[in-house]
Amino acid sequence: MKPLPFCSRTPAIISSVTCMSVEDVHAVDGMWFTPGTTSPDVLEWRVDPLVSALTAGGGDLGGKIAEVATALRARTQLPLILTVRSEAEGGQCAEGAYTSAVEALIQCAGEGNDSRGGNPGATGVQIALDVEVARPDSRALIEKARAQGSHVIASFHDFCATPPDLLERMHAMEQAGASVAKIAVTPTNMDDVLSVLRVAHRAQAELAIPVIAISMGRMGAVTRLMGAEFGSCATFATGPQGASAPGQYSVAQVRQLAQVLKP
Ligand SMILES: O=C1C[C@@](O)(C(=O)O)C[C@@H](O)[C@@H]1O
Repeated sequence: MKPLPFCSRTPAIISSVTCMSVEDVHAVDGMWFTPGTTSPDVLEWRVDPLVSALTAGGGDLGGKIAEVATALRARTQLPLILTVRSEAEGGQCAEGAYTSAVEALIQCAGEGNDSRGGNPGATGVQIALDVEVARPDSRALIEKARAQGSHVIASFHDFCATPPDLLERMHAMEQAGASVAKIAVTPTNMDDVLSVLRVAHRAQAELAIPVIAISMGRMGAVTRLMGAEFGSCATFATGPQGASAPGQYSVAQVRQLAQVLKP
């Protein structure tokens, strides 16, 4: 499977498209899709704001998502991450709709990637998926996505606190078959921020897969700029609709600092 363009030291910069309607997705300024100093290295399409609208009236959710994803891929060469974020983890996908929405993403990504080897299909644009691991069926979802040739970014979010077992959670992500392990949590003090940096550093040394560790909000914002120094392979910056989570900087700001810190 072609590796995702994530490496250590110079972080991959990911921006999220968080549109509330399909029309708005199609209307996103093309500059976000073209490599440059103010555009990201990887795009994340946050599908969750659209799940209820796309599900209304029935029909094939996977097909509807694929239609939009195909249009996005026609406009870019950047890798694309498809994400459904549940309400429980700070997104807009209702609890009961999460599994079927991720199944739809798996179908869409499987059709888009070359099923023979998980490499980008005809468009050359690779599709990866985000799967939340804090749910009973996450292992099955990850296995299914991997079997269909898609990379999976396993994720865990906490918008209230920084739990003490983050390293164990990241090991569990690897054991579940993820291609990348990601945590994004909320600090209540600077020790929590340090814990996230320490977890990034340990996880990068102990896991065989790339890791992303983010401390959200103003207090944790330093982890978005300097996380790569501690082992994070990527960072999220603001996208066309602004921040997809608290504490994000613009792509230009992150790129500038990465340039300053470049080994
Ligand atoms: O998992 C993440 C990380 C994130 O929550 C952040 O804190 O930047 C932003 C989300 O869009 C993305 O899916």
